[in-house]
Amino acid sequence: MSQQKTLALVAHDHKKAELLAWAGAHREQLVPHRLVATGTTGGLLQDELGLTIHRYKSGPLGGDQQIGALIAEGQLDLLIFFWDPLNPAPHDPDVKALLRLCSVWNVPVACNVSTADLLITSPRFTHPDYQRKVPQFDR
Ligand SMILES: O=C(CO)COP(=O)(O)O
Repeated sequence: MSQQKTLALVAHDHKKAELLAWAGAHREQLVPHRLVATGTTGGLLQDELGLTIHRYKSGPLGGDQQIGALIAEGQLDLLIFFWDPLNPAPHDPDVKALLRLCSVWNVPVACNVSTADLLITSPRFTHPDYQRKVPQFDR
């Protein structure tokens, strides 16, 4: 029996088409999970693919930080974040902070299609015996 996880999907503007294509190709694997997204990305995934998805604020308005808060609360299992390496974002500190929290809390994160493919198709991801190691901090 597989486990339902919480997945966040986020893409910068020049990467949205790539994320939509990826999500469309992996629709079956995504649908059983609880999906969340930043505002504009989530709207596109809803409208174009009919996915049920909880939309936070748009990235530049705090959406990355809201997803970061999910990570800090131990409520996110996977982040798919196609960030744009070729164009500066006004909220670059938020982008960096979100990626940093994935490292702090050992949350799997895919920043490109190849990695996203591997993560979403990994049998470990939903295997009932597999538990991601969650770091324990003394502070
Ligand atoms: O800017 C983003 C992530 O940093 C994404 O935000 P939107 O999905 O609202 O475009």
